[in-house]
Amino acid sequence: MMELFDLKGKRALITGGTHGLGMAMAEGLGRAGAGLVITGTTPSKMEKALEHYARCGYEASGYIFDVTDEEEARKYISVIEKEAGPVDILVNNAGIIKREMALDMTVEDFRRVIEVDLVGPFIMSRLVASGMIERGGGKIINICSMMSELGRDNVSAYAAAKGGLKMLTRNLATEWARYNIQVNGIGPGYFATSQTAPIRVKGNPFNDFIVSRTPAGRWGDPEDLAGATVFLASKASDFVNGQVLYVDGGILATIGKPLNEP
Ligand SMILES: NC(=O)c1ccc[n+]([C@@H]2O[C@H](COP(=O)([O-])OP(=O)(O)OC[C@H]3O[C@@H](n4cnc5c(N)ncnc54)[C@H](O)[C@@H]3O)[C@@H](O)[C@H]2O)c1
Ligand SMILES: O=C(O)[C@H](O)[C@@H](O)[C@H](O)[C@H](O)CO
Repeated sequence: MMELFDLKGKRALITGGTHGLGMAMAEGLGRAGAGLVITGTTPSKMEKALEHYARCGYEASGYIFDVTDEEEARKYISVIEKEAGPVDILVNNAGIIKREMALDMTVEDFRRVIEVDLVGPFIMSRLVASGMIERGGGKIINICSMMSELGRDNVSAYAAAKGGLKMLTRNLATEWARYNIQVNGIGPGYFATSQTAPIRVKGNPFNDFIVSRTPAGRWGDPEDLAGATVFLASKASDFVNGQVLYVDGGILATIGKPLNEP
């Protein structure tokens, strides 16, 4: 039974894997036996992350590049495939957010979020897919969001990008199923990471709102994502394609409850 989830002999490339959700998903894949290739943007964080992966006993290598720069990404994918080996699993995790009301957000900021959160996965998926096609298949996992389904104040660019990423997932699944590539998404709810640190402070009403809006009654722990990641990276999901698996403590299942209800 467990061989369905066994990733021994597989190699996973996780963008933005130096900390946060990317690191937690990489650790899950490592625990299931996959070799890890992580990308990042900050050399000091990369150094710390590689030490951490080595301490945990995972085979891991790291590369610093910007996923929005197609030429740079192409160069690095070919270096990665030569140095580390072919990529069987791609996790498009790198992402940014800008919190500003639409009327105040600059077009430049809007474009940058779309570039990193939507164009980046498009660039990375195509570059990695060509090798997957030659080798007979692969797995691509796009990290979506509650904002793939819902709006809220301040996050128009992010919601547009993550909603787009959900549809990119479905479209690539459609085009690449014929090559035995499964393209799926994970939609994390609200998780405690550096991205949410500014809204997770005690006393900020948004902090209490998230806890009360989440049926599980808490922020997600990055480790909560490991199981979904291993599932979508493994043989167990070979006939699952174009889906977004929401790991959200139940947020999308409910309309919420009145403030005065316990
Ligand atoms: N934290 C949450 O609650 C939450 C919920 C849903 C979805 N997400 C998504 O999960 C992913 C990871 O989030 P996190 O909370 O760990 O965020 P984070 O800010 O801690 O990490 C983001 C990572 O993306 C990398 N990155 C950013 N821009 C890049 C670029 N141009 N090129 C290459 N790498 C780049 C960073 O180096 C970093 O490693 C993001 O896509 C985020 O939108 C987060
Ligand atoms: O300001 C926000 O609403 C949050 O930062 C997010 O958008 C979350 O990080 C996440 O993506 C929800 O799933």
